[in-house]
Amino acid sequence: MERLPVFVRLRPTEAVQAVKKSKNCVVIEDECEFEASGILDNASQDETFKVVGRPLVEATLRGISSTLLAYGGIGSGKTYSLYGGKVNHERGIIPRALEMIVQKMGSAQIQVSAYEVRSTDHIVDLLTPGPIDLVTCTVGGQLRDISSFPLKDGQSVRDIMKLIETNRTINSHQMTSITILQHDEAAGETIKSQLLFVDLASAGRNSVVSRQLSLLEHVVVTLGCKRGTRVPYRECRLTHTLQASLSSETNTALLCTLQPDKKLLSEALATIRFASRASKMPISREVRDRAPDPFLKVSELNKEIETLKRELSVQSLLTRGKSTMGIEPLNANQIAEAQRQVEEYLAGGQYPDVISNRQLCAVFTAFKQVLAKVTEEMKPKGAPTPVEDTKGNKSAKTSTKVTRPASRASVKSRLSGRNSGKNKNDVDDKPETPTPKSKRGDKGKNDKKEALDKKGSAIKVAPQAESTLSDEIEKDAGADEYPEPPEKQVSYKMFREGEGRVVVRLLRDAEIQAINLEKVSQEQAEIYNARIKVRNELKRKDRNTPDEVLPDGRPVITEDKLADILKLKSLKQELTDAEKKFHVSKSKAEYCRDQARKIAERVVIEFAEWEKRTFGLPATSSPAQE
Ligand SMILES: Nc1ncnc2c1ncn2[C@@H]1O[C@H](COP(=O)(O)OP(=O)(O)OP(=O)(O)O)[C@@H](O)[C@H]1O
Repeated sequence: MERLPVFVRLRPTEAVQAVKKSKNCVVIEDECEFEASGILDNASQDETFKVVGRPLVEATLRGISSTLLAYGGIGSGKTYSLYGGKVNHERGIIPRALEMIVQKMGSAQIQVSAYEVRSTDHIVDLLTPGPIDLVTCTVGGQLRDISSFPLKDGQSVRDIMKLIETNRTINSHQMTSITILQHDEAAGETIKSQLLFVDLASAGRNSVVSRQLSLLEHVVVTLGCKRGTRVPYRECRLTHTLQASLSSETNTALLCTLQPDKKLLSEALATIRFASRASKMPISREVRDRAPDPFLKVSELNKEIETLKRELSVQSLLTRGKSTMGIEPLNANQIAEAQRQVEEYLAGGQYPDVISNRQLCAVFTAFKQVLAKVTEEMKPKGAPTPVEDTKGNKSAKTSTKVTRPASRASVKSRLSGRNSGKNKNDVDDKPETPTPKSKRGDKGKNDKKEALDKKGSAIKVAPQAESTLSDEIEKDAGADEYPEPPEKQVSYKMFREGEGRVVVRLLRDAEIQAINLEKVSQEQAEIYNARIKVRNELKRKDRNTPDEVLPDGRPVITEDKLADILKLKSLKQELTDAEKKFHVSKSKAEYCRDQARKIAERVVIEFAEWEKRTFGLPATSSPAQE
């Protein structure tokens, strides 16, 4: 396992110096205090980038997430090294890194975000100023809803740098994060890598910053200890946000900036102490992070489209009569029209005109009826006729339907509308004399075939004089008696799997959505209650701790107490947020439950109508309602 590389940059000074460079050693008061990976003495911004920044950019472009931490005393040059000075050649490591990425990015997608952890322990977005929430996930603290800007060209580099420059504040730790998504053709996967620059506030700025930095030092020291030692990442937001970047699976480097002045010796010593402790931290230059597969993303988006479509149909269903979505049940005329179009198509015409799901169902039903009819007609007579229920199951029950036997040729001719072998002029309008079914033999069949063949040509010459296939189907249907109604549960199953499947599916989806949202609302309530508990404990602790006072009567605020006060302050905001989230999720769940109720009512109505149409029953309630 490799150890953290530490670079030391000495700020040029005219004053008497206590710190010097000797090869790769930082020499303080003539004694080698620390051996660094590189020392930048009197180095230009360009040189500093080449030594410190470029290797990290190159690693990130190879798919290895990398981090650069800048640590040092007040005015020692951290910000100057990372962001740069006022003129072009003084550009710091960050703008140079962004420029290098723009040059080399190819087809990769780059997003930049920036934020700062303030001494109040709040996290603020630097590109779209505003507070950001920190949530805990498996890899550490994750920032929720942080804004990110795409990196496209030199102009976007300048825009991003300007935004950061404008919004950052002193006394805060600033982070600039560059996320690179690139497709690895050979492996057929997307590689995600992140380059993070951390400009740590100076230790001497204030007591809270000092505390945050000593917690960071504690984390760094623990990381350098034996594997398995618990690392106290969650002691403050600074270390919590850096957890993923400091873990041994990233490629991290440290830049320590020093002012060599004799007068600032204690600051230099503190910086070198941090450098020396951090240099024991393990790092990895190999781990590559696989981003979610873009194809999976596409399938997720497709699922979302399906959900949105279903939501749209719910809307359409609920605004019955006002919508143009066409998910209303078709009326008798529309069904007849679908059947007419199917006949026309089978006779060599255009495809049926379908614009809605319901029409599609009607067209398929018409096809099914024609197919059933043809199959029926081709069956040898005398055999029991299987009856098909709406589910497609066949029983050996004899059909109550009045069947008209016909030969294959005659049926074909009827469907195609063509005269099978006969001349167009051989029209015979003479009505057929009906033959009793039981007495028909082969001769009767042939007679029938002939009669139907003639009928086929008659339709062509004088269609208005003859009944169409749809008329016959309708007539047949009219001749049917209503089938025996099955048990309510069975008929509902038929409805659910047939005509009612869309609305029943909508009901099921709406219920699932309502249950999920109710779960979310429950979780939000738990989060809120947990925060309340913490707040109450802090308040109780505060009440039970007697205030220390100075002899002149002024109260003393200890570091512990200050930390509690800050915690209470941030809890107050968290409580407001948690309460807001709870109310939002609760009203979403209620709305969804209400929608599900409305759809359930629609299911009841549609089932009753279907039952009435199918079995000639009076409208009743559905098992769904029961
Ligand atoms: N290597 C350097 N070469 C030239 N000027 C430098 C160098 N380092 C720092 N400076 C100058 O010193 C000043 C202070 O530096 P800088 O703002 O980077 O300090 P800092 O370490 O970020 O301190 P703080 O955290 O207190 O803001 C800047 O105005 C910068 O111009």
